[in-house]
Amino acid sequence: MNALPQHSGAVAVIGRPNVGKSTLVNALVGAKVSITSNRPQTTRHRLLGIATFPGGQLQLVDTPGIHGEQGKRSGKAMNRMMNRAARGALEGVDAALLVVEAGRWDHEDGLAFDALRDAGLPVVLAINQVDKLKDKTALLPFIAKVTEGRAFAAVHPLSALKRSGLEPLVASLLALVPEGEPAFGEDEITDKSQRFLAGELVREQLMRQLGAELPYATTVEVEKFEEEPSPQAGVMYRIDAVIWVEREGQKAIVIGKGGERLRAIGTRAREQMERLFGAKVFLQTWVRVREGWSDDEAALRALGYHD
Ligand SMILES: Nc1nc2c(ncn2[C@@H]2O[C@H](COP(=O)(O)OP(=O)(O)OP(=O)(O)O)[C@@H](O)[C@H]2O)c(=O)[nH]1
Repeated sequence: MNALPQHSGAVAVIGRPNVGKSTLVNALVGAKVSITSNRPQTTRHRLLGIATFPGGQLQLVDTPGIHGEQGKRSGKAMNRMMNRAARGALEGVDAALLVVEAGRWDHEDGLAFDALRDAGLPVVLAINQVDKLKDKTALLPFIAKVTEGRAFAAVHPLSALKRSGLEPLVASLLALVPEGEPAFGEDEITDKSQRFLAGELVREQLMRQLGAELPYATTVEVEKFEEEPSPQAGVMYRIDAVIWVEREGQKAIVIGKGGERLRAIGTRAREQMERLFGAKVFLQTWVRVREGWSDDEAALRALGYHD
């Protein structure tokens, strides 16, 4: 018998690009449901990370980072869709988790707080990346500064990467969501299919292994996702993934000399899939050109993007 009263509810995870939202969602879920990289705007889709604790369940809505639409990459249809997906995440949630980087509070963070408060949501502040702070005494004045005139339901300094400071955060969030039985089973970790996650894990390697601007010109489509019984491993997956780029020159870069880069991307993505699915994976990858896909709403929808 479970003695603790159960709480269950949805929490929108909001913040600037690259502050560590996806890393935090993965740390709370205890598995890699959302891809991460050191490049801003890695997350392109809204995704639910389901985290179950003795006191209840949090359905964490990981969002693309909210960002201005004037920047170099930002006027495009994909960026507009990403911003809409982030804002749409506020519908139907019980609370918001605003993630910021320790020691850094920009105008955009203030705007995000205002939007959340105006939406009538209790806002918990996660001050992430405290492991990077050289001078820990800087934390208290930082907290004093950002909380002045802003009513946060709770403030938690933490490190998503090192998984430290997470327990008090979980307690605060559970207290803000309604009492009730978990909406999802204990072993469920996301609302996305394995097929979707497979594509994302290939895209994660593109974000991590390609230089500068190129990752933003690529996307991944899973053409085949088949499960078969395997005598050794229980089940095994056969996955065909197409990497879409915008120009022939980009195709050559993704493939690399003698196919080296594409092989490295495929190997690492396959290892990540095997870990997440707990099964053997056969992954095949191709690179194809589709001009202008990232600024074409119809092409984006065909490739699985939506807001
Ligand atoms: N040192 C340190 N790095 C972190 C921490 N949390 C996240 N990072 C790193 O910050 C980078 C961005 O993390 P993500 O989780 O992809 O950030 P995000 O906010 O989801 O980014 P977008 O997809 O742009 O919205 C990655 O390289 C992470 O490893 C942390 O607590 N400490």
